[in-house]
Amino acid sequence: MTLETHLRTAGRPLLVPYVTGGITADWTDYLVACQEAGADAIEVGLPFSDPMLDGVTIQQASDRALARGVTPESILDDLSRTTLRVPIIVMTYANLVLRHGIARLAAAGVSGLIVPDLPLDESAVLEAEAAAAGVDLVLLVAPSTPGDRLREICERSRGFVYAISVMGTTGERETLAASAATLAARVKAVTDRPVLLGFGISTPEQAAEAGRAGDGAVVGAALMRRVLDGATPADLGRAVAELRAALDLGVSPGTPHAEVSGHRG
Ligand SMILES: O=P(O)(O)OC[C@@H](O)[C@@H](O)c1c[nH]c2ccccc12
Repeated sequence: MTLETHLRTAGRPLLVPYVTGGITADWTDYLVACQEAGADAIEVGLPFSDPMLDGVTIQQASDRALARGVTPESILDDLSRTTLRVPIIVMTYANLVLRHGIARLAAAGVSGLIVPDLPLDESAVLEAEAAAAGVDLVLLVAPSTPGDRLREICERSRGFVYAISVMGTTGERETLAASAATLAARVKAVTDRPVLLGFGISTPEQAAEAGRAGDGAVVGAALMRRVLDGATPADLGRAVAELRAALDLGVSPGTPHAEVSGHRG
């Protein structure tokens, strides 16, 4: 099943936790924990020394993995040895994917790919390679993306459309930016592909909001901060389960009932 089919048939708001590949020796246990806690897919970051779109937390997670001596190869080997039901989406900067090639990802069982620094005008070759390898190449839109370009990205994206909720870098934020709902609505107006909001979604409340505005949330920094602070796979699973519960309810489990009315079922 392709990533897109998997997400389209999930029948619930989508939750995609992000895990930095190789962050600990037993890092694939975090993937299993995310799956068991209700993830619909998992984004795995290949650590990169110059991650221009990443805030401090994801950068620290990358540095931790690189300090352990991991490489894209070692991470893909680990993935090949791990059996998961949920699709794996690899996030990597253009430089690395150009060097290692998409066929290697497919061989490791990867079903989606995000290359955030790939300019749309240069992505046609990679889109063709990904399609040939059976990997969904997920394209990104941001609040600054003009309308005609947004429409083109939605047409060319596979798997889902990654909507960057706020201009800037990855990382936890106090509230979900107003730009998130506006962007999700712009995307939903031009495509029926799933739209996932990412960047700055840290709490169950914010995840529920992302599920109401779009089709779900990608959550990275809030989870990697816990891992950097020593969270075990079971601890991470509990955090993911809270996000899952909030998305399913359309609100945070702690929200008083009066605020529930009007939420999308
Ligand atoms: O960390 P946040 O703010 O929860 O956002 C998700 C994000 O970490 C993950 O999708 C991601 C990590 N690195 C990226 C680089 C570009 C785009 C997306 C990403």
